[in-house]
Amino acid sequence: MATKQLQAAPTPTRPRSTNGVINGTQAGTGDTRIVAIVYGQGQEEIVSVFADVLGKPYRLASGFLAVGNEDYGTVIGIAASNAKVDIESRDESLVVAINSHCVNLGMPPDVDLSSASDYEFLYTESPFFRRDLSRFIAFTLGQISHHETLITKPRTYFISTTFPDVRTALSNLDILSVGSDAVEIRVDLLKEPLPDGTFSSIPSLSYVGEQVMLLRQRTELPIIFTTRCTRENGRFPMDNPELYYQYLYRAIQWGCEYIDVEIWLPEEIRRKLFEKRGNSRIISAFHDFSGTFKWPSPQAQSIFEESRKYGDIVKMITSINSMSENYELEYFRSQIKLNNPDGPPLSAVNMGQLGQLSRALNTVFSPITHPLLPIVAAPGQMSAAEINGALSTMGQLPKKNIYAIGIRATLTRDFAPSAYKDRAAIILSSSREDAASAIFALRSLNIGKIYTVGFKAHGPLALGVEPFTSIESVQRVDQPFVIISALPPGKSHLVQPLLRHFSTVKRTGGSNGVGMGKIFVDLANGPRKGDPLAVAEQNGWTAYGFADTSAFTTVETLRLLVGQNVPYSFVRLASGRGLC
Ligand SMILES: O=C1C[C@@](O)(C(=O)O)C[C@@H](O)[C@@H]1O
Repeated sequence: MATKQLQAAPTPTRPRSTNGVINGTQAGTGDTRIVAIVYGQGQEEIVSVFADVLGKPYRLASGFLAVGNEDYGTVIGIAASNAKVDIESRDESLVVAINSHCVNLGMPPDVDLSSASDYEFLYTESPFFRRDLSRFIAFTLGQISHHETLITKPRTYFISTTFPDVRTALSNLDILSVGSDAVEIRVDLLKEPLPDGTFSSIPSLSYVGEQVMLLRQRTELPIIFTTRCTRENGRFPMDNPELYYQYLYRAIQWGCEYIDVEIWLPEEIRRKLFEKRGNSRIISAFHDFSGTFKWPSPQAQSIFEESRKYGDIVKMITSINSMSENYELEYFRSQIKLNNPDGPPLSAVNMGQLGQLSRALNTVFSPITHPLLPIVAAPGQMSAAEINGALSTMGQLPKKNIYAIGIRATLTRDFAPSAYKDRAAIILSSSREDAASAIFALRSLNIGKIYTVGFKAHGPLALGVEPFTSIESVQRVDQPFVIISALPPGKSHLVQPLLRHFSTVKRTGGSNGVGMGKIFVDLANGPRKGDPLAVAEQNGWTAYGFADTSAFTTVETLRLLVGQNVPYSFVRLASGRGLC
């Protein structure tokens, strides 16, 4: 079968896709050919579901030769028995052929139809079926694409699942994939049970197809399809490269978003996969376990050059013998970036414990593991939590900005952003660094003048920021709309005179009118002198404390870093604090 595909006539050029999602927001039109669904006996209903998902009418036709220009805009259903007769002679510039197959019926898909179709949709009549179908068709027709969005993210991770049967992973998949941008299925590690109680040496295509389907039904994340070879810490035999073509091409047909193609494979195979990848993206993979590979070498350079020929992402993974090789890799990475501004992104890490630093420093598709997985996919692999912990120790996580977003969320809890526009604010802090998040937050709300107590802003933070230098300068200021104290707990009482001075109760007799002080935020955490929050409230301020900003910061951290929405009220309760 593989040979047949390799010898097939020149690859038909697919109508150029406009590449799906642009910046994650705009859907493209994608492949505009007539969609023909091949359906199994008694399964014609699937055609109407495809049509419904695509928002088009449908009709059943007697074969591919009965499809013509007049069918543009209509989804065509063709029974598998008829499709077998003329699928090979279809006009590929007119029709995109999708072989649909219901795995519940206990039979594998027809091998000839699988091979001859452009794509293959495997399904079960489960509750997951429609969502899966819609993702499959939108992706394969190029109406959505994850890649454009993912390569612009500052950091991307994928979880390497190492289960012999993905069914064991399904119940934990959400937990396993927290923090991941993609899920890798290590096809070479799958173990297909045989009737005699043993396992097949490599899992059959129909078993693998079902496993991919099950995984896709349970995750929204793009799937990376990997057949790692025996020489590179995998189990896929290397004696027949065409077997790789057979599996990897089928993964494209199944709509896997990423296909891992090893660089040792013959160029002809890598080229064909690249040309026929449709909307899937190729990760060109190189692994070296010899321990002799060196980053500062012509070999490293030429591996990158060879990989980029047929790769949308270049992956280079090696074993090292000393810590300094991590620095050599960082230099290599920086040179590649510099010299290949339009080249494919490089994902490169060193294996083993010595290489863990490089796993934290790699920003493109970093492979991660999880404590719930049966084995790590490679020596030295770390979890997302471990990598984030290392990055945070090295000061590499955008803590300050996320904190600023937490402060901003606190400020806008009771007031819309427009309430802050052009109004005055006061920030108290012992240092510029501690005040930075508050300045960012206020700036993002278009605040007017910011007055500072206890520090002077410098550089980009200084614009529109003026220090209070004396009591007189305080008295010259109009009523500030917001006061933020970033003072440490031991000094947090120092804000109290200001809260009293600008008391809205005193001036208005209790009415908190427009133009009066509204919001006080105390960022101090820990035992302190005085009770600035109580003083603020007595003087007519709406007061927020550390519990509010930290709960909002947690909510925003989860949303930004991990992509999970957790309600603010839940975080407050979970941290043992009541709601207020
Ligand atoms: O290529 C890689 C990277 C990897 O080998 C690692 O070192 O983490 C793990 C593999 O599963 C994956 O396909």
